[in-house]
Amino acid sequence: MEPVKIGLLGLGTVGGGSVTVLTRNAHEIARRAGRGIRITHAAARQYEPERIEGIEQIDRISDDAFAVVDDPEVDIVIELIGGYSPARELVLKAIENGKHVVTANKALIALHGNAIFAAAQAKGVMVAFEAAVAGGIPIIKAVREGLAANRIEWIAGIINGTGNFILSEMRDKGREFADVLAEAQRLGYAEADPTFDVEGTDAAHKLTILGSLAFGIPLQFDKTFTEGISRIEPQDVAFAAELGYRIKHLGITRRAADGIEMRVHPTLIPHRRLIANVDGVMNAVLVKGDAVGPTLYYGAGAGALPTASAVVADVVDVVRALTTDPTNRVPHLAFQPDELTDTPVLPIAAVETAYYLRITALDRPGVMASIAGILSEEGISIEAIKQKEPAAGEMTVPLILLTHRVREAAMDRAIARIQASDGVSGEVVRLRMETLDG
Ligand SMILES: NC(=O)C1=CN([C@@H]2O[C@H](COP(=O)(O)OP(=O)(O)OC[C@H]3O[C@@H](n4cnc5c(N)ncnc54)[C@H](O)[C@@H]3O)[C@@H](O)[C@H]2O)C=CC1
Ligand SMILES: N[C@@H](CC=O)C(=O)O
Ligand code: NA
Repeated sequence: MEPVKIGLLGLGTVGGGSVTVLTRNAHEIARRAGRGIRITHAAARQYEPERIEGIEQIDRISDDAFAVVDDPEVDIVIELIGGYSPARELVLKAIENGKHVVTANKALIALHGNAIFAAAQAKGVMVAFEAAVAGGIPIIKAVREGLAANRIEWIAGIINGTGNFILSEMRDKGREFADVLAEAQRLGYAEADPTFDVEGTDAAHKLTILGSLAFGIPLQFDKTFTEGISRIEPQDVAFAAELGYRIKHLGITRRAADGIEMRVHPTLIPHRRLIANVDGVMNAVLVKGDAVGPTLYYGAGAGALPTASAVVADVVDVVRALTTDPTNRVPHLAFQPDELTDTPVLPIAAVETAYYLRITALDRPGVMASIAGILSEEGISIEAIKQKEPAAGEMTVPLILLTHRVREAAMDRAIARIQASDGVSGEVVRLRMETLDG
């Protein structure tokens, strides 16, 4: 089948990231979507081709965004230029031309989404905007699909990566506000107008969208209370910490008895809460549904590849929905049935992990050296050792070892040899250890 043809508007942080993800993962994405996906036409006023992996795959690039939305070859338009205008006109034109739209533009959706969705519905095309809220976290899909059975009670989230990055760096490293903001801009996290990040406008755009998704109300950005982080003083961060709280910039929307709360402001949160420990550019969104209870979603809220991850996932959704064969529209196992592969599942002996070992050793010289010798012969390196004092009247001591990563088969051999050795009594206790730091 012919690949789906994409028209891409904008080749900056997110546009460039989307080209890269579509290129790097082209095969995997096609296996999921059921069709190849190709960017045939792109427009950007400015871009740095040497910094965009995969840019050479695009057939045509100009600075004329309207030429892309008017291109009869294009099936899906991805809008990543940002701002209200001409993004609004471009998206409406794309819809009028019968094209599906994917956008990361929360400002556009929060202010003009009602009109855009009405136009899309009239024309029978899709508008997807997962990247517009909390970057790479699939929060829109979680609320709209995953929690569809619930009456949502409230949503509270850290939904601006730049602001959270600034607050974290100031608190942890004592850095200056302006210096951290400049770094967030260099890293591509900040909005074109960074006052949107620090004054809470960007978070309010996102909260407006979440409020509509949660409570089924039209988008109403102008009713969202908005207070930024620029007036948080270091002394308040310190006083809050003394009282057991962290200050986080939260967007909160809640169903109250007489209406819906919509508010963005710095908020004290008990420091033991998971969300109080979400730092840097990471975002986290807590959603409380009446049936499911509280659920938490965490991930990168800004940046080229994390945001592109959400953009491209939306494209895959649209491509699946375009599939005319209803039995193959949404694959049960995420990949299209005829795209499943027989990559082998590894037996546990072939798995690599680190280990905690507790060895019951006789309290006499040479035992530790012999254990270390066995581990070394099996290619296992030790990260830490702890030897406890023997309890009164006991002949044995617990010996605790942490190892670096090694194949389970080597550890099986080492444990068998350790258990058979003279100075060791009983079974070696083995727990597997993962740092889960990516
Ligand atoms: N940077 C991030 O981490 C995230 C950004 N977003 C949103 O994604 C969108 C894009 O943001 P970035 O990639 O950061 O912006 P950017 O400033 O890095 O890139 C914008 C691109 O659009 C082009 N452009 C602007 N106006 C144009 C016009 N009229 N015609 C043709 N090209 C035009 C620019 O030349 C540039 O290539 C925005 O709506 C932003 O809010 C959403 C989530 C995260
Ligand atoms: N400027 C935004 C980008 C993502 O939405 C942020 O910092 O969160
Ligand atoms: Na998202």
